Amino acid sequence: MKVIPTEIPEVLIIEPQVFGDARGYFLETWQQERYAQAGIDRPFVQDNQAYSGRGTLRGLHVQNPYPQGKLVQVSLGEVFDVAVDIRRGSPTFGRWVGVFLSGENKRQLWVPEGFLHGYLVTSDEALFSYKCTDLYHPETQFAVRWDDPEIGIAWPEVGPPVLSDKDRQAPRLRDLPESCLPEYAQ
Ligand SMILES: Cc1cn([C@H]2C[C@H](O)[C@@H](COP(=O)(O)OP(=O)(O)O[C@H]3O[C@@H](C)C(=O)[C@@H](O)[C@H]3O)O2)c(=O)[nH]c1=O
Repeated sequence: MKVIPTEIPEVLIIEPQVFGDARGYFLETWQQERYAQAGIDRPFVQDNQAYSGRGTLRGLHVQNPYPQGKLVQVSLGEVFDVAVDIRRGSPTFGRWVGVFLSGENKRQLWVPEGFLHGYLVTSDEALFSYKCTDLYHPETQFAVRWDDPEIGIAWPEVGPPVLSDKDRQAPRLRDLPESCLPEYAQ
């Protein structure tokens, strides 16, 4: 597999090795030793899958406490996937990384603990799955608006996004109490 660094050192793009033949293809979506060597060495404790239609935007979400590192990928369709560093004291605080993930390119994004995460579906439909390093704790989950001007994510143009009520009402990052923000640990 190929590990591609991004502008935020802890955020990684992974390109698994794909074995194609007359039947289709095969790939390993996670393998403990190899991903640990790439720096993704926390144990995963939950796997999730979400199906969405074009223009659906889920996010931006984070849990604190119980921060979740997420290894995310798309099996069918395409999304623009985003990680935003909101770790208090981080040298890259407020910066974001955005990557197209698709059933075609089979790329994965490693979204570390302490990052906001969100994605926009840019195909007719998308099947999105991810592994998490902590369990879902809804009482500790926070949402930040997808179009927070201070974060300034350059989302692809697909028209007005389809949002959950929670995400539509989400505050800006600057309006969250500082105590909500995860700590930066070197
Ligand atoms: C995330 C999650 C949701 N649920 C339930 C709660 C709710 O009834 C339903 C839909 O939940 P949500 O609206 O929060 O789903 P969604 O907006 O897809 O939430 C996800 O968004 C992306 C961007 C992430 O990064 C994830 O960590 C998660 O926050 O599923 C679980 O049971 N377990 C889970 O781990």
